[in-house]
Amino acid sequence: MRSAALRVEGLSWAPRRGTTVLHPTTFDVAPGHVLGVVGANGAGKSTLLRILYRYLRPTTGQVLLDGVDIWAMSAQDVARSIAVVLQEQPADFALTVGEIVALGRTPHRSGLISAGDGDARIVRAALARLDLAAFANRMFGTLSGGERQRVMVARALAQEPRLLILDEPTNHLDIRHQLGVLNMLRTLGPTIVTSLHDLNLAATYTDTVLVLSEGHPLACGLPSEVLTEDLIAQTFGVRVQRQTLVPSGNAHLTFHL
Ligand SMILES: Nc1ncnc2c1ncn2[C@@H]1O[C@H](COP(=O)(O)OP(=O)(O)OP(=O)(O)O)[C@@H](O)[C@H]1O
Repeated sequence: MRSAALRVEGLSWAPRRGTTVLHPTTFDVAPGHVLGVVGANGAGKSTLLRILYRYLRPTTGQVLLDGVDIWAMSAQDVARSIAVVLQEQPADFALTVGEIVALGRTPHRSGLISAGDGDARIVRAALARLDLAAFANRMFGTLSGGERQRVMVARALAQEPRLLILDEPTNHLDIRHQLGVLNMLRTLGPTIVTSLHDLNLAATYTDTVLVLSEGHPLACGLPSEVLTEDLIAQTFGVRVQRQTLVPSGNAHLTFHL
């Protein structure tokens, strides 16, 4: 899968009337890398993501995908390049799982030409990757929350984006699927920006972590450098103990009030 270099330059956002929600934020994500955005409730994570998938126009600053401002791209080019998976999924789609995942191919079609063999193959592969092959003919509305979330990740993969934006991709998933989805996403190739509430998942599965606090970028860097006991205590208002696990060497954080 293709992946884009993402550069975010001086990005800020404020509603027309009201105080600034996101203060100027700058960072780079290398092609194929995973950026985790963490922060307490209301820190500005979803707002940042909404700007990255061009739902909100920034008040200041730019989002550059392989050097091109996303607001200078056509709507179709954006749809081909950027996929998004949000927390809340509508439950009332009158479509099967297979049909929803096939919607991911829409931006790649010209006119109303029906899906070719290539599209069908991509859809089957996306279903298989998310453990959903047996669900292809089920109505979406009959699925559990976690199954629905996996369908939305499969649809985003079928889109073959250069940039994949995920807002809390694991909040409905059981532990096996949390680890499975994050592991799989890392190996697939697109550049990924994901918000994560679970700091242990952020420590293990991201290349870079951005910490937001009340709309301010507090730190951005390697998880091992950013997710320190002091910074977590300051940002989340909890006491933290950090251990290094043997043999993986991964960090493990334990929290206390
Ligand atoms: N359109 C808007 N107008 C005014 N305030 C807004 C608007 N959108 C978001 N906000 C405010 O900006 C702040 C950040 O919201 P945002 O949804 O980005 O936070 P978040 O970090 O994703 O939070 P959570 O972890 O609770 O999902 C919140 O205080 C929210 O109420």
